[in-house]
Amino acid sequence: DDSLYRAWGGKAGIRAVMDDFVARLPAHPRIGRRFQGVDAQHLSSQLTDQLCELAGGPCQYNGPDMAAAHEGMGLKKPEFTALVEVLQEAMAARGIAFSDQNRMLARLAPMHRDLLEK
Ligand code: HEM
Repeated sequence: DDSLYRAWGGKAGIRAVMDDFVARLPAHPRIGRRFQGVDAQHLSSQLTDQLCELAGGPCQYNGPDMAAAHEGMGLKKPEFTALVEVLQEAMAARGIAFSDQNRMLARLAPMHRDLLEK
């Protein structure tokens, strides 16, 4: 079922949201420091593949799994919440319908188990 993929405007639509999202992160008061010096183009590209796959699109995420990608960061739940808020800003700015925002967030939410500090 690729209905969520299509609702987001395909891969180009997802990439536009991810570019916006990644550009916002370094300025965030609480989690911005995490993204200082991070390669924004790489991160946006990896996130695009990941969300495209999650949305049922014809993509495959080939990067490290979520535990490995965030290993050693010691991430806590409030940081996850802050990141989701930034994503909500980017989705709204790019005109993703609220219901389609929430369908994507529901697919991302379970990942907190893998990437937060145990
Ligand atoms: C649903 C939540 C999240 C998803 C889907 C996600 C996904 C990803 C992906 C796909 C990468 C790229 C991995 C690679 O190619 O090397 C990445 C890297 C990264 N993530 Fe996350 N992430 C999430 C939450 C967070 C949170 C809460 C933080 C911190 C507040 C965070 C901080 C980072 C940083 C700093 C990098 C870059 C590491 C580097 O390149 O040096 N992530 N994330």
